[in-house]
Formats: sequence, C-alpha cells, structure tokens
Amino acid sequence: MTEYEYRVGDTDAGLAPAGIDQPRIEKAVREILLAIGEDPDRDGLVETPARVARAFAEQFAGLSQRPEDVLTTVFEANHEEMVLVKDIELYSTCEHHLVPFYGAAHVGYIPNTDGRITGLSKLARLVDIYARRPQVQERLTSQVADALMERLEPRGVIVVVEAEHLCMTMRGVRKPGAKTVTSAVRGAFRESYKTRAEAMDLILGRR
Ligand SMILES: Nc1nc2c(ncn2[C@@H]2O[C@H](COP(=O)(O)OP(=O)(O)OP(=O)(O)O)[C@@H](O)[C@H]2O)c(=O)[nH]1
Ligand SMILES: [Zn+2]
Repeated sequence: MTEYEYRVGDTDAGLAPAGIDQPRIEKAVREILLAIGEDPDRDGLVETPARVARAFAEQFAGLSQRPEDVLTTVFEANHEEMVLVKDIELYSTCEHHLVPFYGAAHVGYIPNTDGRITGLSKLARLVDIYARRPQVQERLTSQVADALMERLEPRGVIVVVEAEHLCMTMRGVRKPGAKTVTSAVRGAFRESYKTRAEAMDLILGRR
C-alpha cells in the first residue's frame, strides 16, 4: 500500500486514511470468524473481512486527522457573546469493547475580545475527528474542548456529550436506555457559575 497524506473527505471518496492497513484488518477479521467457529468462506461471509476493513477505515479515520485540518475557517467578527451548536449527532467506538457508543454533542464557546470565531460546521467536524477513533467518552469530550481553546483562544468553551454505549446495552450489564453525560468546561464557563448555567439551560432546552 502506498503511503499518502490523508485529507479530510478522503474516506467519502473510498480512500483509506494513512496509517490504516486494510489488508491487515482483513486477515484479522478472517481469524476472528474462524475463532468463533464460523466458516469465513461461506457465501454471506466471504466479503465480510474486506467490508469490515472499509468500515474500520471510515470509523477510525480521525486517527490521522488533526484539529487544524478542520478549524481552517477562522475569522474575526464583532461578536463576543456565546456561540452554541447543539445536538451534533455523534457516533464513536468504545475502546474497551470496540462497539459503538452514540448520541449527541453540544459545543459552545465565547469568542475572545478580537471576536475570533470559526464556521459553525467546523465545530461538528471537530467532534467527528475525535469521535472517529477508539475512544472513551470523557476523553472525547475534553479533546474537543481543548482543541477549541487552543485554536480559537476563546474566553471559554463548554462541551457536553450525551451517549448510549452499546457495550452497556447489548452485552455486559445490559442496561438499555442508560445515558452517560460528560462535560468539559474551560475558561469563563469554569470560572462563572452564571455563564455555565446559561449554557446548560440552552443545551437542555430550558430556554
Ligand atoms: N469511563 C468510561 N468507561 C467506559 C466507557 N465505555 C465503556 N466503559 C466501561 O469500561 C469498563 C471496562 O470494564 P472491564 O471490567 O475491564 O470490562 P468488562 O469485563 O467487559 O466489563 P463489563 O462491561 O462490566 O462487563 C466497563 O465498565 C464499561 O462500561 C467510557 O466511555 N468511559
Ligand atoms: Zn465498551
């Protein structure tokens, strides 16, 4: 496989992100099928290792993406109040069991006094970069917050993630419906109860 620089959007074109060795995934998936007592050569399974390799390339594309790849549009506007994008749909993979966890992310920030802001879609792209990796929800939440702090140098950031973990529903403790809520607050949202409460009210739809 030739090495190349992975660009955002490459997975949509069916290209493998750098660092993801699809033939190796295929071999491993064939081994797993054998190990569970299946016949990897039967009709329904014969293409499965290749399909899983393609799916993993997409699911884990974030491993080779950096925040600066997506937080490209940074501009100055005369806006120093909170910007909040809520209900950003999120699909990630639990790093303990390699099964999905999914839900929504809410991302807010208060621009600095220069009014430095980014495109709204970039907040959702940032969530995707960190979701498309083997993850734990807490790390995903704080990575989004820290990346925004670093790139926009805002007065504050709040990130709230609500998700259901399939490792807790389809197996193990089996508690469907249990939702995990994590938050990361930085700057003004950490320092001021009032600012944090205002954001939480907006996120929870109390306003
Ligand atoms: N903190 C945190 N824990 C997670 C996350 N995703 C999965 N887990 C937990 O990771 C733990 C792994 O526990 P182990 O005891 O090592 O694994 P296990 O025997 O499969 O555990 P059970 O799921 O309880 O059957 C479980 O309690 C999961 O619920 C996450 O995003 N954050
Ligand atoms: Zn898990």
